Amino acid sequence: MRVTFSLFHALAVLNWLLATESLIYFSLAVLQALEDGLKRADADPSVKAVTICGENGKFSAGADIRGFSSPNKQGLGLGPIVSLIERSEKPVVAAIEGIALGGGLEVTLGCHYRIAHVQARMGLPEVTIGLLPGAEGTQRLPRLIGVPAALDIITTGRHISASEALKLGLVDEVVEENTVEAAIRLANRLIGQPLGHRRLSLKPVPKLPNMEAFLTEALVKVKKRAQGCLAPELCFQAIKAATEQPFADGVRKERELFNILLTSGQAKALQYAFFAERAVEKWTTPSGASWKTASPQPIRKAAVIGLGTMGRGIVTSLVKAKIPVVALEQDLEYLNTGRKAVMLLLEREAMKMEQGGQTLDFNNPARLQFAVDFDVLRDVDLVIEAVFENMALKKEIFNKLSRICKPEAFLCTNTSALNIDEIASVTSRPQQVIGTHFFSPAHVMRLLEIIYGRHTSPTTIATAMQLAKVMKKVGVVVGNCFGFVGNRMMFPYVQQAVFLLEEGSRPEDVDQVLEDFGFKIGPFRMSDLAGLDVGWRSRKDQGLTGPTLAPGTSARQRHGYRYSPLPDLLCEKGRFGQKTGKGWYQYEKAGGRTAKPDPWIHSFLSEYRDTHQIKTRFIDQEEILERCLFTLINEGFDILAEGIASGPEHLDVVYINGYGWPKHRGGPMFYASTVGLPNILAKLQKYSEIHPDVPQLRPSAFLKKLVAMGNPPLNDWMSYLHRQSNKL
Ligand SMILES: CCCCCCCCCCCCC[C@H](O)CC(=O)SCCNC(=O)CCNC(=O)[C@H](O)C(C)(C)COP(=O)(O)OP(=O)(O)OC[C@H]1O[C@@H](n2cnc3c(N)ncnc32)[C@H](O)[C@@H]1OP(=O)(O)O
Repeated sequence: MRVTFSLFHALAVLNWLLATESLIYFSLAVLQALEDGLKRADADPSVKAVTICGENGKFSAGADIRGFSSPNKQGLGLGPIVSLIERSEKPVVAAIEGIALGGGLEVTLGCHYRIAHVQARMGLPEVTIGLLPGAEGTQRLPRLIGVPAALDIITTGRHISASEALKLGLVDEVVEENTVEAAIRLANRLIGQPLGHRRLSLKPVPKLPNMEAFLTEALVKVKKRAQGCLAPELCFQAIKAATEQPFADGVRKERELFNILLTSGQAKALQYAFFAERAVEKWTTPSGASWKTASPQPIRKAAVIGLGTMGRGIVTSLVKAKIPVVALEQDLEYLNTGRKAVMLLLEREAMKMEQGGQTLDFNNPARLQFAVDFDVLRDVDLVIEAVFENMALKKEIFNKLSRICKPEAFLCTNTSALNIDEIASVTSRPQQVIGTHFFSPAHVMRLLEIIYGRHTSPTTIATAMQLAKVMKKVGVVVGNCFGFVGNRMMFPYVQQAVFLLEEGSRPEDVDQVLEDFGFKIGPFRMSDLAGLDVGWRSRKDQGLTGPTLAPGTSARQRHGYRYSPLPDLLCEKGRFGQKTGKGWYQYEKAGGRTAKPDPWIHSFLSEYRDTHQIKTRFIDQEEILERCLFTLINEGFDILAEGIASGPEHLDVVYINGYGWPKHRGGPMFYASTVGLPNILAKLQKYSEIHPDVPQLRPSAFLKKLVAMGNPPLNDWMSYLHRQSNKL
């Protein structure tokens, strides 16, 4: 960041480069330089006005997030610097280019005037990392733009465009040309003009006729959206203080609330999640392929095969990413149904985008084309197959693609569990075959699991990762195994949930515990939403149920291990979930969305227990939580040990972005580190002794090893993978 002094006499400009580092966020050095520069400007009578700008076209991304977990808490001295700016007797103008976020935007609120470049983005995203704007931003912003707008910006952390900032009165001017020069011109015009009315700390918060009622209603909304996350509510409290107390008292309140958040585990978890999401971009594979050396190929045109729920969402994502796309179905009837559904999704997306001042062009055949003939795929750069989850069908399609598509084209499969190598084996280009596992609804969910096979080339991985980025998704590169990372960890979680029903719980009990933990939706509500028939089909394919099951197989055992036929029995009764109006819950009608506990299920479970002579017992919340979460985490340790994912952050990013894991708990592996690995191990050992026929409860060897090595911090886990432990 630079402080530029305008010299009155010659109207010349002296650029004193104060920051030695060109970081986009505040380091201690930048803060010190800013403070020194301001003091020098104040003391120098030849300096008549000041402008503050960023380096390399970026104003600032705020405080260094890593500093919040370091002992000398960098950035904490920012509030007094903002006050220092505001008190200046010389006009100070902020020149906002690129981004002004968090503490960066708070610095501009101390300035007397703000000019933004038309492409600049602004925001106070502290809430997203578990904090609140702690450099007096919660007190100045409502004074500048009013309580409703400030509340929206601070409690959501959303970025706003320069044009919205101008409408809100957050900036005084938006320019298309050189922002710094425009700011210097303005600074020079302001010399000698009164500044009192521009000091936000001296202004009252604009009144609302019904402030109290407004705040009461707003708090309800903020809490509902927060889903157990503390920061939005404390942001609210800080803004409320601005409406009730003088500026100085409001600032004290802001500091007190900031400190509560800073020392809460949630801020630590959310900041971990911020860096985890960036860490997974730097992918590597066990064979040494890496983001550093692999280059993505351009995707100028893509195709999607299959316009079921997933295919429709994928097409929508590609259109939104401005990648021309061909959507293919097996016949005209399916194509027309699919086309209608895609157009509906796109219309909705276009409407949403219009509200944010953007447009979506999808009525142009060069952008989106529908077809039934594979021949149209000859010129595409990448195909995403999104048909029914059936190996034979996928192989047939890949074989055809391999013959029709140009040799350089990449072939992706949207399978959620099937073997990538087997699919690739029917093509003549296994190095260009990769799994791209989208999550439903595919145009909304941010996760894209990217699965490399034995022969997948680094270029193919890099291209899939680039595609994720262009579609504004988080790509996570993982190895090939049944269920990959996400679903593989999900199986034991869901399995435990069903076992708990056998032993005495009700679906709503289990869901409630996991929703209270912070999951957006519990396992039974989720299963009803996804459709119970999906898992049933897969279990039939695996020979676990259905006509291929060997006669005489025990109802509750498969291959010598515990098995619950409950989901199969529900499917046999046509209870597929929301789509049939009945599943683990009952719904108002087929396709209904409001889940109501179903007395039928309660008596069905009771009869089931009688039939199998299972004594119903009361199961407390702790056991529900531990059995579901610890088996999921246990599987995570096996995944790490097998090299399927290159670090615990990968598993956490998958769970936060694809499975509704509460972000303020940092993902399952981060959560495990906060619970303490010895505690997890002890509980798994206990449950495993009670249920010796459930292998998923047996502690992973890697978990045992980490405990034996003294429960090292999560960042160090992977370094213990191949180390010898003599304590085992
Ligand atoms: C002991 C108690 C005492 C109590 C006293 C109370 C007094 C309190 C006073 C506190 C003062 C607080 C001041 C302020 O309110 C707090 C803050 O400012 S918090 C920070 C807010 N800012 C953000 O959250 C922005 C985060 N960054 C982003 O959103 C994006 O990075 C971006 C800026 C939009 C850029 O996006 P991209 O172009 O996609 O690039 P990347 O995301 O990949 O980022 C590139 C690179 O930079 C790293 N990075 C970005 N921002 C920060 C940051 N703020 N801190 C640290 N690092 C950052 C990012 O990780 C990437 O690094 P890489 O992965 O490549 O190594």
